[in-house]
Amino acid sequence: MGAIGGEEPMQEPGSHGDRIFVSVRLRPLSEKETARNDVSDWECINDSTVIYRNNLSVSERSMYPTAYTFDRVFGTDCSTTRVYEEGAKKVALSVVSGINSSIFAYGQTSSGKTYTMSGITEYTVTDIYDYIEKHKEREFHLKFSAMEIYNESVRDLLSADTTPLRLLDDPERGTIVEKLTEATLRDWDHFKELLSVCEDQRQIGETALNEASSRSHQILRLVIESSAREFLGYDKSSSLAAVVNFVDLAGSERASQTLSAGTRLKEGCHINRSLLTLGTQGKKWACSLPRFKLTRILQSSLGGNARTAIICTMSPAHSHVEQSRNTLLFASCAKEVTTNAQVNVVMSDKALVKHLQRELTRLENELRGSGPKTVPADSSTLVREKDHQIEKLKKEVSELTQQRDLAQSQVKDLVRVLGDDKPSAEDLDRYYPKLRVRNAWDIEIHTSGAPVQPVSHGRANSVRSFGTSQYSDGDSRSSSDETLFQLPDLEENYLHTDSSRQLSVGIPNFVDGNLHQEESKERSDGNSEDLCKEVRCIEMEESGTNRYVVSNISDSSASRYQNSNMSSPMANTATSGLTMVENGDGTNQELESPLLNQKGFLIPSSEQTSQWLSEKDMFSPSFLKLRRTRSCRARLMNSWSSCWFEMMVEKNESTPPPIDFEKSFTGRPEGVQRNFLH
Ligand SMILES: Nc1ncnc2c1ncn2[C@@H]1O[C@H](COP(=O)(O)OP(=O)(O)OP(=O)(O)O)[C@@H](O)[C@H]1O
Repeated sequence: MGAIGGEEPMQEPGSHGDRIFVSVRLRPLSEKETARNDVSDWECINDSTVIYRNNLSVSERSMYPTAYTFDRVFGTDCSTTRVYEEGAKKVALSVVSGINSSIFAYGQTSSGKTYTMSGITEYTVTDIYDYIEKHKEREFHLKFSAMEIYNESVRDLLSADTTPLRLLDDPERGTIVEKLTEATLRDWDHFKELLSVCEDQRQIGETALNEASSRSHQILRLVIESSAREFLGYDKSSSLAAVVNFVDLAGSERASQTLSAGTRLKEGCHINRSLLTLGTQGKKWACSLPRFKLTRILQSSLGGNARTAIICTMSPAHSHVEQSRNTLLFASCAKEVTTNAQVNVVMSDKALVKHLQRELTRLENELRGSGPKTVPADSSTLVREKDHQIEKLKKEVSELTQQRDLAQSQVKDLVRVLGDDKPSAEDLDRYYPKLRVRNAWDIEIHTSGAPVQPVSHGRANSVRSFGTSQYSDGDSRSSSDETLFQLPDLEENYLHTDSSRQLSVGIPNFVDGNLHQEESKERSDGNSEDLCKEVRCIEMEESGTNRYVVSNISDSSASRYQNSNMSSPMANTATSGLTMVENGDGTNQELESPLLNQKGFLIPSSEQTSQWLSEKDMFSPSFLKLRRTRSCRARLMNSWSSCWFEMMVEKNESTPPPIDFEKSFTGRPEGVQRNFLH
């Protein structure tokens, strides 16, 4: 929450460890408000605290604070120059040092956003030109663009073409507005000319509170590139490039308050949704993908590489008390958002090429160092080497198959010799699926084959289940022909252990040893509470999908094994794909297991494997959610920040307008075709 009651120390804009600089501006009562004898409820008692003057009722006192503290507050008699100097200048002018910056105006309709922002934009550009004038040692290039977002459509305010613009996501540069006009600024006059074009182009409409209400979000953007003159043309020359955004947000008011209906009401919904997402996403930007164009375009200003200042404007009138409180709440939330501004150094093409060449050489050396000592001269040598390896592995496979067959027949003989009180040969076949299955690749990786461990009986009807991750790869490696049993000490472990009718199962990890280990560790490390949470998440979100995993995880609950002498499956969860139920009669019944061949060998057929858990599934969001307990928990923990925003949205949208007071919408003036870019 924001600072209420003045406990927090104030910060200078731009020098406060990248927290958003938040200020509040109170405008004077308007003529309309004075005419209807509205009274002023709010007062700035010092530079940082605004208080509610009226006496609160007993019930209100428990709900609302009377004093709100921000980085700066500006009273009704404050000039826009002062608001700029103390609330925006430092942040805005970061741009000349290569640091991105954004200035936002937020508040209900007619609270003074446009009034404040137009002043701040002009003062900033004046100061930028002053700075350029004083820094002749650098060469500056200024590019200006302007857009509005109206009902989730992005429009170019410097073009007469009203076709909505598309947003593209660039991994390096973030969200880009396709085909947005970018005018190279010649001088101050050129800038003023472009500003007036934007004003003409912007969507305005009349609401009950403001005859010329801006119904869209407007973003004016100035890109400043600069290079040191003395290095111009040399390799070591480098440029700074940064962007400053001036954002005049559409009114944040409730629909009922502006007596909106029809178009205005629809606008209101879009406006509110995008504004509230702005707040939510600013809070935990990394956790949620941007849903609205406003937040996509401005994402770097809300928790990214930018310095940001927000000026919240409000009317002091008693009739707007609810909206004013909402504005102050938004301002308080904004204070919690941190950004991570950095100087953006742009290298010259030559320097970039050199840098990339160096990087390439470094990576090549690294590869050589980490690979085999003798790097094959060409690809045919490499292919020959691989062929040789394959031949070797095939030979190993065939030798191991023979060993397996031999061991199998020895076991059968032994069973026969031991008589009828021992398990039959058919029984053995039944147990084979539970033996460790290995293929040649796995053998190569796991050189020390662990003996098959006997597992003591669990309680009747207890469920054993195993993770499925190793089946995520449906490639040829999982073909049954290449699948082998490893049978060390089988007779000893199986035949001489009276109670062990179950054998521990280890299935090779076909996916990724590291992932597998990490996940196993994560599971074993987690306490039972974590596991319970995980199960809850999965049951809520994943029912019907990945049944194997669900049963596996459910079964991992520590409590389930408390009174059982069966070893906890937590150690096994990531090693097998079988889910076994131990019936009361001591036999095992497979629940949801993958395909078994006649001998009971595990065959993750390509079709089934992909359907069951393909590699794609492994990395799908739903799978990751299942595997990573903490992501579920994080989702739960983060949800608080969006609560009030979403509640507000719902409230706003469900508020029916009492009367249709919508007045005619003037829209964008026809025929605005000024040739202003030259
Ligand atoms: N600080 C101020 N001092 C004097 N007049 C102001 C101040 N702030 C705003 N006004 C006046 O209040 C009226 C509404 O202001 P403005 O259009 O800037 O509001 P807004 O918040 O941008 O509204 P909307 O969201 O509907 O566009 C304008 O006539 C403006 O001149």
